[in-house]
Amino acid sequence: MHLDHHRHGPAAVSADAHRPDGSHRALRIGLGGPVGSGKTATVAALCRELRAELSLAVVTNDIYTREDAEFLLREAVLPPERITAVETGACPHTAIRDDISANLEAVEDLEDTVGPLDLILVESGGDNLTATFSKGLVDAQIFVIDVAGGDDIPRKGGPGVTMADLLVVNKTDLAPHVGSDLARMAADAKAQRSELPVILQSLRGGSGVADVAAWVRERLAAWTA
Ligand SMILES: Nc1nc2c(ncn2[C@@H]2O[C@H](COP(=O)(O)OP(=O)(O)OP(=O)(O)O)[C@@H](O)[C@H]2O)c(=O)[nH]1
Repeated sequence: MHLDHHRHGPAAVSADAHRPDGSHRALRIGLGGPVGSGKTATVAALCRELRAELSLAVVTNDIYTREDAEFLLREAVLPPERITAVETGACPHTAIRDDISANLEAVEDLEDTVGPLDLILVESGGDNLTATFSKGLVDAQIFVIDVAGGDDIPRKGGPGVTMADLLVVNKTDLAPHVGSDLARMAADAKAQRSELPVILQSLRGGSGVADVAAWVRERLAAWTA
């Protein structure tokens, strides 16, 4: 098993910031998290927030389908040539952590065909709490959980919750309906993550997305500095 993340913790961007022709490559941000937590919806919201100011593209990962990419295409969050689907054919974490070749090919193809790009969002297929991205694939990662998945998830930890560069707790609008204690989730997340940021988000209610977009802008500023 590849344990890189566990040893080195979050941070910093990988060294190869340049393409073979010397130009600066796009910042790659991975979005992972349990099935149905709101990864695709977060990608869509980020595209809407950032597309006017940045050149961006998306790679989605599904096991046997292209459903996430098809959703993004239907929603027209970006022109179709900026959205690529990888069919993983196996556990989603394999394609983002162990054999990242299909995803690397997808991001490089996007840069070749629609580049230059500022940002590529790589969405993992829904997985469990242990799924994280290889640092050879992305420069930073966002882990998306949701309040309906149980308010004990932050307390349970796992590398996504504890080490991701940003933890998003999504669907806060559902908390009263599913009996989740948001304050407890936020406190548990903070205890697990020390100084690493946590954002509470409701895509239904429209809150938190601007903060996630601001975090992406900060990463990008650091990447291109
Ligand atoms: N109430 C509520 N529903 C949400 C929110 N965000 C996403 N959803 C809904 O949750 C469902 C799953 O969202 P997706 O974005 O498809 O989740 P995902 O993590 O990409 O799912 P997989 O790719 O299947 O793992 C959809 O029906 C969304 O409309 C939110 O903030 N509040």
